[in-house]
Amino acid sequence: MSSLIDEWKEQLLEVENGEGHPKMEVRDLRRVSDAGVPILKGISLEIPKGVIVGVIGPSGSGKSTLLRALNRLWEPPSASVFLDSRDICQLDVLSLRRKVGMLFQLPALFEGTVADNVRYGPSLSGKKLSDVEVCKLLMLADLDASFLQKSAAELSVGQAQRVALARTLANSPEVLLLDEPTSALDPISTENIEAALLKLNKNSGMTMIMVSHSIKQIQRIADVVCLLVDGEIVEILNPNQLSQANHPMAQRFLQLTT
Ligand SMILES: Nc1ncnc2c1ncn2[C@@H]1O[C@H](COP(=O)(O)OP(=O)(O)OP(=O)(O)O)[C@@H](O)[C@H]1O
Repeated sequence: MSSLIDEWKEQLLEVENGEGHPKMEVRDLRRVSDAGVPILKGISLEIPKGVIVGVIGPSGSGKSTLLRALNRLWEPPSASVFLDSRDICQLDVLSLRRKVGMLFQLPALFEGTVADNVRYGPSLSGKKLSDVEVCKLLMLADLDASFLQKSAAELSVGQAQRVALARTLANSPEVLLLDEPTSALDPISTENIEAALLKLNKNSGMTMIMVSHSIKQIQRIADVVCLLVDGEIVEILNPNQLSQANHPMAQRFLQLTT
């Protein structure tokens, strides 16, 4: 049976043979700080539909900057990030962010009820979700109907992160960006979020790109792992064969974090 990384390579081959296109593509993405320090040094990556990509690397290696470029929280140079073969800089930024949703380390919910939060995104385009629709979204994020009218301010961090996930899902994203989404959560909440993400990926083929400092989490979730060191992707690895990394910094990083 072929390994996950072989499957990913097969999907990439289909892309290269013209039988499909990557869901997202990053081409020679560069960023230099105002002080002239390179932050991203020419990142290139093709992400097939339905794949979960894990991004790991030392602190300051550019993981969040890369993620933020994918939905223009940081504005990338034109023709360096593509969604369905379209330069994201040419897309309306709000519709891009509906298609490419993001979940942050700490959930930032609005005042009001859980339902108010989940309804927010669709309300921007004049759509009011029914209670049943909100409940379905809550269930996708592993919350039940009893949360509907709860005040967002009264939730635990783990519950709030699941509401933030439901709120993101309300926009029906095709790609989900996850920036250390469980780093502030206890192990049970982490398990719940991971289970919800895996179910979403399995049932709807949602493409995901997840930054995490937890190698074990990446091994539980990701199909492939990109190792970012000093603004460069130095390795693309099978999550179960991380010890095979060749780059010396990669080996050291992995020794210290596994
Ligand atoms: N807005 C900014 N202006 C200037 N430099 C920035 C900006 N944002 C990030 N940087 C710098 O870019 C580098 C990469 O930062 P980034 O947050 O992407 O790293 P990271 O790998 O996500 O780190 P961590 O694991 O600590 O979250 C760092 O040196 C950071 O100081």
